[in-house]
Amino acid sequence: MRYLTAGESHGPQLTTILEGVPSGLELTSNEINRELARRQKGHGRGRRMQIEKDQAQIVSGVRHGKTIGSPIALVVENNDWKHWTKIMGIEPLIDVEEDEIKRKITRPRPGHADLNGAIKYGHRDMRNVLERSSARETTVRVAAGAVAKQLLSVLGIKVAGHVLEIGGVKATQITYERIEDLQERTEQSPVRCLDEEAGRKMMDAIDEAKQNGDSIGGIVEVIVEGVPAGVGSYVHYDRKLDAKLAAAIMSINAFKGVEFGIGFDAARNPGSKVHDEIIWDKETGYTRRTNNLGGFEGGMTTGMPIVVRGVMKPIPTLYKPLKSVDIDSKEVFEASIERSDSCAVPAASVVAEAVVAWELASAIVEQFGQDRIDLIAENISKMREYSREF
Ligand SMILES: Cc1cc2nc3c(=O)[nH]c(=O)nc-3n(C[C@H](O)[C@H](O)[C@H](O)COP(=O)(O)O)c2cc1C
Ligand SMILES: C=C(O[C@@H]1CC(C(=O)O)=C[C@@H](OP(=O)(O)O)[C@H]1O)C(=O)O
Repeated sequence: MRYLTAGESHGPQLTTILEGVPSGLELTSNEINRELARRQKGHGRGRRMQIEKDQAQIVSGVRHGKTIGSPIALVVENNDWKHWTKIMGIEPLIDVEEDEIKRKITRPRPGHADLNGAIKYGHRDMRNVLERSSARETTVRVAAGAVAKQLLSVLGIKVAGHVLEIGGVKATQITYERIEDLQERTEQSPVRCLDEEAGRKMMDAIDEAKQNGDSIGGIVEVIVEGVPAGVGSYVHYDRKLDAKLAAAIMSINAFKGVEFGIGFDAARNPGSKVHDEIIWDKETGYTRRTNNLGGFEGGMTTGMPIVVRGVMKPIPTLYKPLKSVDIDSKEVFEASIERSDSCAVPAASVVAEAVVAWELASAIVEQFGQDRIDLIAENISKMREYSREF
């Protein structure tokens, strides 16, 4: 499966086309809209989220609530577009006041895509860069992820994301019985954190950063349960599923690092403390005594939960300005801005779930039969039985 997205942050709409989603999968806009609403929440978001009420329209690939194997096209309108019709006009400009639309952006923000994007594509107006580099695009990635999650859920695979850290405040009470509890409890938290006390401190940290005109980042974690062993492959670099998941997480705007299981701590421990001992019993087949490697060995799933984390840097647009250089005048300036998120880590945890779900669903569809969800389900269940007795 693959997908493309199109759309500018303040343009009329965002679009995604999903290719290769098998036929027979039950799908309505409800499943997608639920995920879109989750992405919009979270303490620390700016005013834009009050303007938008993201709703996906399924415009192809589904009939009477089921996928038919054709490309699925999803559209999400930008409510904010109505305020930007002149500045973001698509047709050539006629009879428009100069200063209404010609207010070029010539002052690049440190940490955003503005300057490099302008140099690369030759734009003297950096709006042409920021419109597309904006994380507004993650809306339709979450829509694509919602379809992938729907597919995975039919196969008994559950995906949950949560926030581990914001602005240096770490969650420590992160135990949960079942993945459903994790999902439910994070929904109750304004920062999508399992640890209530840490969650309150995270909110304070966000408020403080906002008051200071600053921004903060953090760490999110995605857990996937119910994946059979052997998804992905060791035989070629581009078939290693952990590598694909790492790329997917890194592709989220502002993400700067990825780790699986104990991740970078593996460098600080001997092999005897890192590798997960293998056990077998009749009921469950092969499992591991621990899950330090986060569900992967040799680019393939082990059957243990996938545990992947990503680190998000602080939002680049700051009310407290950093110095930069105007590309027209070459003068040093201190950026002034109209609006921005001060922290989007909770929203990013929903995006992380979506991109992980998509990569995993793609790998499963590729490996277990491409065209029909019922056949994929049958093949997965045979694989589970086979590996239990292997
Ligand atoms: C959900 C989400 C919301 C974001 N909101 C903002 C924002 O309001 N202002 C901003 O400057 N950057 C925001 N970002 C980060 C930028 O999109 C990102 O830093 C930029 O695209 C440059 O890419 P890079 O940081 O990956 O290098 C957000 C990111 C995410 C995931
Ligand atoms: C619109 C979203 O996030 C936007 C991501 C973003 C950026 O630079 O990445 C900048 C802000 O855009 P604006 O200047 O319009 O407020 C965020 O609001 C969204 O998440 O749906």
